[in-house]
Amino acid sequence: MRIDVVTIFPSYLAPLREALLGRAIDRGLIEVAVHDLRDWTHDVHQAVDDSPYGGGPGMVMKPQVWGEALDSVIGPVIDSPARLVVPTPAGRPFTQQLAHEWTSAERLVFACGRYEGIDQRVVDHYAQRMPVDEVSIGDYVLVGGEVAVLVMVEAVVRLLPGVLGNPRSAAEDSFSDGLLEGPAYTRPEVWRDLPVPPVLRSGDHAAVDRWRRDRALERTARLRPDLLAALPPDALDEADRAV
Ligand SMILES: N#Cc1c(-c2ccc3ccn(Cc4ccccn4)c3c2)n[nH]c1N
Repeated sequence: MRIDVVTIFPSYLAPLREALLGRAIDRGLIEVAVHDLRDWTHDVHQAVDDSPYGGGPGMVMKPQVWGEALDSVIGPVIDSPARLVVPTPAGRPFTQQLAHEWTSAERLVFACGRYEGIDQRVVDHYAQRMPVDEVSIGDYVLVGGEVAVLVMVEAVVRLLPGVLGNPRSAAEDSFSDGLLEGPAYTRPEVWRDLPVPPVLRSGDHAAVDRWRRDRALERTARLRPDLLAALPPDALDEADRAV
């Protein structure tokens, strides 16, 4: 998978080259290129924003600059294997399911807006020619799209084959079965008078699996009842319903 990010703050994306993601790049599992939007300006001030039509606070990012940048980065859009992703507080929720869907994309191109966002005609123009996703990472307002791109790239890349040391980690993610993960424990056996639940040291794998499922159901019911309500009817067995 190739990932391109267009931004006016390229250094914000430096974490993409650290740790797990950095190792995925080094191992050739992904390619990452970060582009400075201002490289496509032609005025001495390198202007990327202007006042909003219709008035209102803040500034809006200019369509001309974005058009030149994305044409250059995406290349010929006919039969382009790329998806254009535009983070915005007004987008569809970014979810684990969407992260999984994007793992099949050959290319992801992220357009990081700032100010009050990017002129809508940029999305409208490219949406006529390729898949465009306007997505939000949560119901709060950030200052720009860069942090959202870091979140989404990490969520997608960790799902790619070979990136995680243990493939079971991705398969047993929170949300992979529609539930939140239950609690995790490691040594020591007792810490500040708090013991590890004995079942986890029993060696009885069936009992451990049941205990973990029960804790996941309890946690999901307490913190995210909406996830329980969204489960398909056959997702919970009789033992689950007894929790
Ligand atoms: N994903 C996501 C986001 C964003 C986000 C993403 C991109 C931009 C580009 C500019 N701004 C500031 C801004 C403030 C007010 C109204 C419009 N835009 C962004 C915010 N905020 N919260 C999320 N979950």
